[in-house]
Amino acid sequence: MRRPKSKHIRKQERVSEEKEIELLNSWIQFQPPDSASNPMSLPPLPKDAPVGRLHDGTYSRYAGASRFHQLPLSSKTTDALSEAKFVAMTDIQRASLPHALCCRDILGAAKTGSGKTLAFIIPVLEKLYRERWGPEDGVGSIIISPTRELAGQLFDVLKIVGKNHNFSAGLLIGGRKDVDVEKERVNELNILICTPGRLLQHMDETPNFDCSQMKVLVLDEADRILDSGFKKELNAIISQLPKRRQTLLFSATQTKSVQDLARLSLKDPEYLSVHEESVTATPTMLKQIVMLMDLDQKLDMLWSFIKSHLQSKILVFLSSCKQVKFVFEAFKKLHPGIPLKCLHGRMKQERRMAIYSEFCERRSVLFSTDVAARGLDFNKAVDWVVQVDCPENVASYIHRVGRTARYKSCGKSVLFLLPSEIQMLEKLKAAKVPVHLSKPRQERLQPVSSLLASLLAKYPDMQQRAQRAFITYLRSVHIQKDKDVFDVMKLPIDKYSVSLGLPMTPKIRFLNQKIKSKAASTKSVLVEPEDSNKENILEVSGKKLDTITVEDEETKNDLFQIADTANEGEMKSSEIGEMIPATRVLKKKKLKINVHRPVGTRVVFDDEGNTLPPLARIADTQSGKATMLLDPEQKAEYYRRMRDELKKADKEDKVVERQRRREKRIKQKMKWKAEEEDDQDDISGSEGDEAVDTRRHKKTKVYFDSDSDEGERNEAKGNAAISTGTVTLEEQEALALKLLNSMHS
Ligand SMILES: Nc1ncnc2c1ncn2[C@@H]1O[C@H](COP(=O)(O)OP(=O)(O)OP(=O)(O)O)[C@@H](O)[C@H]1O
Repeated sequence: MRRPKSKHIRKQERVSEEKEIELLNSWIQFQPPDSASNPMSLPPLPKDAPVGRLHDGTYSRYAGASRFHQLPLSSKTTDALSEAKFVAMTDIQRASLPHALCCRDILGAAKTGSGKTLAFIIPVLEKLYRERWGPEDGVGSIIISPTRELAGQLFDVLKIVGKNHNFSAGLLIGGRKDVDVEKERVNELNILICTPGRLLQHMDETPNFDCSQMKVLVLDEADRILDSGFKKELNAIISQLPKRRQTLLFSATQTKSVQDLARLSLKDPEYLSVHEESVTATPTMLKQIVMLMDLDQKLDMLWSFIKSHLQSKILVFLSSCKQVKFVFEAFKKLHPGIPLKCLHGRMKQERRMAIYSEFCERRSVLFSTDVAARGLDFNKAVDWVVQVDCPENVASYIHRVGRTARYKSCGKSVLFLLPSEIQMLEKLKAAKVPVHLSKPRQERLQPVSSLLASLLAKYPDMQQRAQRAFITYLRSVHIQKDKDVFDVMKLPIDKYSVSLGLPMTPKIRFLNQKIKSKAASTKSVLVEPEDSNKENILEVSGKKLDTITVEDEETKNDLFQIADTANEGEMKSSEIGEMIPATRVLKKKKLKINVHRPVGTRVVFDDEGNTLPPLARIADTQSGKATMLLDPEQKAEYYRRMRDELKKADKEDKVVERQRRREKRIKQKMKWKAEEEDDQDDISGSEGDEAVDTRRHKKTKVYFDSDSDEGERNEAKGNAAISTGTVTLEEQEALALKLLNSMHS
């Protein structure tokens, strides 16, 4: 146990801190970098140049510093940095730290894995230190991250760099059970690292929660936090923060939207995009492959890829939680020979954190949604990033592949691209993302569909998982905004269903309308544009794509075949055929056979052996006088009565039947709606899990989002629709009774 410091020592420390702060303030003010300048353009200070206050009473220049010790930083920070072996600064640190230290707002953009975290953690610590912030001052800085795992990672970095400071810090993220403990302590914390949802929860619920004096706001992955997924939460948060503050925004794909920045009321922000001039938008040590294949080949390819990279650490991205669950469960049952893990927004927080740490430590395959796409710095390098499903845009691609080749290490990535998504190549190229184009080596593929089919036959729950995966994938394509790239009508739906091992193509309700309207124009769509595709399927918009050929041995022996300009044109016509939009063959609806229906008609004979109409027998048994049938008048009267009775019964039956059908319809609609909401959450929930939480809670009324009330109202409305739109419970019971009676009679 550490002994408490004596009063005398504490006083000494305070005096020396005060002196240091005075020196730091003078140093910072002495020669601040020019506004709108990039310190990277200045000649770097020599390694052994004198720093701090110089003999002549002036101070050394810190704009243009290339090492941490050349910056006006407290000894507490510099000591921790050098202990953690952070000596030389990365480009974004060199560019932004001098501006950030003199309290300017920053919009920092730099490639993935280039050290942006330290570029905002250091200014936060230094600002609070120079302000002499103490426990009694409450919240001094808020750092917001879009995902819980990333928030956890930032917290770890803060603990390393801030270990000599006396600030208290807290990690406030959703999914943790100890929210009440948090509420008791949150007012004592100086630095909050949080996800938007949890921060807002504290703002709304924690008594006396006060951030009105806070000094520095940081948005990591700023473009993501500023996008529509977090809009409501962020606006609510910003409205409770003081206008006079320093704001630092960082991302590998920075927002330049004036509207976004206006929301944050930035003051003359310094825009520091250090890799804007760079030839590529992705790390130089990253080798990127795009593999063209059909939708039904994806799982074969993924399986073969895993089987042939058993010694690697592989991160696999899929577009929805349900796909992640299905592929993970199915592959796990097939025992590929490497540990498999999965990560998605629907998992319990403890499990998520455990998976994240395990993947940091061991070689394995991690199947994930976009929840792992941004910011995560897996401890031991990820060897491969595999994007099984096309990312929603170029920014998303850049963040996903950025999980490998971090800082100075190498990495590889492969994107499985459908012929219908070929426009993505053009977009990557326009965004300076260099990719090597390739095709699967058919002879090396290990088909997995038949294995999946027997798995699905053996485990009925797997069949359901596969169906949900199938539907959510199609829905994810359907709802994508970029229609140049994503067109669900171009997908070979039936083939895809078979590739998942499904015995038949599940119904896709949201596509029915589309298919119907498409059916009208099918002919024109199905007519193959004769020459255009055959000539060169890799030509997009009449312009040939620049592709790079890879020559290294490893890739040559791999599952890929790098397409060079010569064999691009040699793609077989069968492959070209796959590019033609497929339409779904609508199956004929099976007739329903009522097993309770009487099998034949009973034939009744009279005493002479003549056949009588069926009713004659009934009339006979009911009246007890067979002779009655012989009287034509009585017979007519009898038939009239019977007709009336039947008509009446028929009318009643119709009411009951109508009612039954209406109820069924309502039930079905509610089920579809629930499923739709479920799928929607599943897809859009992949990246910003905090935003998903809010949506998901709509269904079950949760406190912190203003949406939740709305959700409750909606739920109540839903119930009201059942009771007012149709009949009351008593009426329903009476009708059911009638229905039963009529069945028995
Ligand atoms: N000055 C430095 N010296 C040595 N290593 C560094 C330095 N700065 C950062 N790193 C290391 O580089 C790696 C990537 O840093 P960081 O996670 O901050 O990248 P990033 O730019 O935030 O990436 P992303 O855009 O993916 O969020 C980390 O492992 C970090 O420890």
